[in-house]
Amino acid sequence: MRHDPRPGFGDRLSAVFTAWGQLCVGIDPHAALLEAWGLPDSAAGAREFGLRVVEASVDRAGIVKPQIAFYERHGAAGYAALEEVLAAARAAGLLVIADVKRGDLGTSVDAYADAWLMPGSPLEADAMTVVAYQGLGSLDGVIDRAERFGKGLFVLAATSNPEAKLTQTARRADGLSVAAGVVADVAARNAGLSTAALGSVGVVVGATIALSEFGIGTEALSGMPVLAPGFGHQGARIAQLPELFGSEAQNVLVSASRSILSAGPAGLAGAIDAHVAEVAACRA
Ligand SMILES: O=C(O)c1cc(=O)[nH]c(=O)n1[C@@H]1O[C@H](COP(=O)(O)O)[C@@H](O)[C@H]1O
Repeated sequence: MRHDPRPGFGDRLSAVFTAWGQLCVGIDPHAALLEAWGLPDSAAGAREFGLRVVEASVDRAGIVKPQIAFYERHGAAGYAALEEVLAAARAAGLLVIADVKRGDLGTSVDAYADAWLMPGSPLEADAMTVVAYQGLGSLDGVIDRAERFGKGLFVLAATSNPEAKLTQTARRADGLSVAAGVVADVAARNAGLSTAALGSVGVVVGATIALSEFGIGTEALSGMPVLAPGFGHQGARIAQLPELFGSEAQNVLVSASRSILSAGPAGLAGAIDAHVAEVAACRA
């Protein structure tokens, strides 16, 4: 029998849902937001921005998702700033999803998992976003590491951007749409790996899309965490959560960045509270 003292990501996520609800606060220090917040468009500005979002999220929400591109655009200094933001968020007990959307093959993609998921890594997070364009099997080493380290993965399935539809609704050789195929492959991997109610490998499904148009029935999402960006700035309303995800709405991370961050540093806490309340209201 397998003995694993490290709680799986699915278990930790379930506990966070119970304690804090399903809101995931994006940390996206866009240049325009930095300016609106009165911060410089620099690594120092992105650091300050990230730390303020972390501070405002503590005791209000349970999950944050830094978008790594907004740190990477500042080069090595941006990465140093990001390390501080990640460490502060994790030290405060927030569940941290590194939005890195990484995908590659073999030992190269394994190295990304070491960077973002390995305990003690300078960039350690609790989960990362990944891309399975090369087939979910290309992520075998990443999935193994996630299980071993007690971490989570979110595999892009049906993304929130309108340009994605042409590719993600295309049919694979087995007849499933590309998006539905990713969901089916993830379900198969979770079944083989996890005994928890909620698996540690999840998917990304945009809240802006109609699942049926992508060939995905809501029941296909059963038992897996679903990271759903697209609420707020991209047009989806939180009140639509039940209609979008049906009985699987309980496993959805309601992800919002600009609709919270545009409140500015003074309005940030209130915006997080309002989003948390809105999610809770439609789950009641
Ligand atoms: O993986 C993601 O988080 C993601 C997937 C997706 O399909 N669409 C999407 O917008 N995102 C990310 O979610 C965030 C959305 O930000 P807002 O539109 O400002 O709420 C950005 O960091 C995006 O990179």
